[in-house]
Amino acid sequence: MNTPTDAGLGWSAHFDRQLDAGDTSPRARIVAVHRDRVEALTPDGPALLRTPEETGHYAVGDWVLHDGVHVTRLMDRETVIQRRSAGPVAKDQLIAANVGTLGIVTSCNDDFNEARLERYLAIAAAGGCLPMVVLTKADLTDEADDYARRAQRLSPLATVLTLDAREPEEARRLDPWCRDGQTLALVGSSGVGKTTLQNALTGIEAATRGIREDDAKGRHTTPARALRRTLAGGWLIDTPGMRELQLSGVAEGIAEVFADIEDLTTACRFRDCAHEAEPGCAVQAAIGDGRLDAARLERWRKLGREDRYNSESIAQARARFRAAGKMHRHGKTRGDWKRGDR
Ligand SMILES: Nc1nc2c(ncn2[C@@H]2O[C@H](COP(=O)(O)OP(=O)(O)OP(=O)(O)O)[C@@H](O)[C@H]2O)c(=O)[nH]1
Ligand SMILES: [Zn+2]
Repeated sequence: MNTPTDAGLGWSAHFDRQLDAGDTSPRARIVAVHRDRVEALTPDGPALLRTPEETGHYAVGDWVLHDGVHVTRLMDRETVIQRRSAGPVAKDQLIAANVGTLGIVTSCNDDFNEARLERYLAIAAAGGCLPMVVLTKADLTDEADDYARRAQRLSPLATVLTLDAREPEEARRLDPWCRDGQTLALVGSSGVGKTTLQNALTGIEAATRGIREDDAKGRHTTPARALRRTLAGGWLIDTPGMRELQLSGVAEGIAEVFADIEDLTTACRFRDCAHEAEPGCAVQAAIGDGRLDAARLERWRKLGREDRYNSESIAQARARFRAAGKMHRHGKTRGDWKRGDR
């Protein structure tokens, strides 16, 4: 592999603007995040760097400044993909940074699910990435175009492609989104063909084992999150199948994906219209004359509830943490005061 320049690694004017003129500190792009180090690529080759804070603050795709041993600065991200981590403690988890395009991979079969696509589209919109829907296994159905139309209906902004991921020439149709230093991230359920696409785009043979016939969901074959060079001269981020995907803090992303509904709500007679049975409800009117699908309205409500719930539980967890700290200090003062009062 010839060594890419900063621009070849994805450095852009967005990062230049964060530096003082003439600042020539060495730069590196993070390709993998480990427990106590980050692995990075520089125009001079790979580097293993220590970080001043927990490595959890860094994401694959991040740009940093460094002194050869330590990260000295984390650059503001151009885009970021994050989700609420699975588990009892509400916490945002970074998935990837500085991703130009989010490639949402699903197959032309039972994996295709409108609600899940909208969820990923909202994450792409909230993170600032271009949305793309890649429909694999088009070779196994006569209805690939129908799937494409259904996907396109969810977001007019998204690029929608149907293909057989196992055919390298077809997979290489993704090249325009991962060439000249541009970064593409692939997300989607296990078994939809992310590894197959990655192999074709990078020329690197990762372990793709055939999924068992009786296991429609597929086996988990992706080892770790990583940034890889593509044959087209860009970058590819492949994240492990994202199960338990939860939204949080992506209200703007939801508004963008469901712009059709949000536009309608502005025409409702009442500002606090719940779009149930209120007179003059523009949303119900659109359902009535077939401009809006009632199921889409229901999915919009459900995602909105989920986002509010998760965002609130994260805010509440932070508030509880702060309150516990305060109580500790105040408890002491109040005890002193009580004793003095007696
Ligand atoms: N017929 C057909 N098979 C495909 C296509 N894409 C992937 N497959 C097959 O589906 C299986 C799973 O593909 P993978 O690339 O491993 O799926 P993945 O998304 O990487 O799965 P995880 O690593 O578990 O996240 C493999 O047997 C692939 O050969 C396609 O477009 N058409
Ligand atoms: Zn209404």
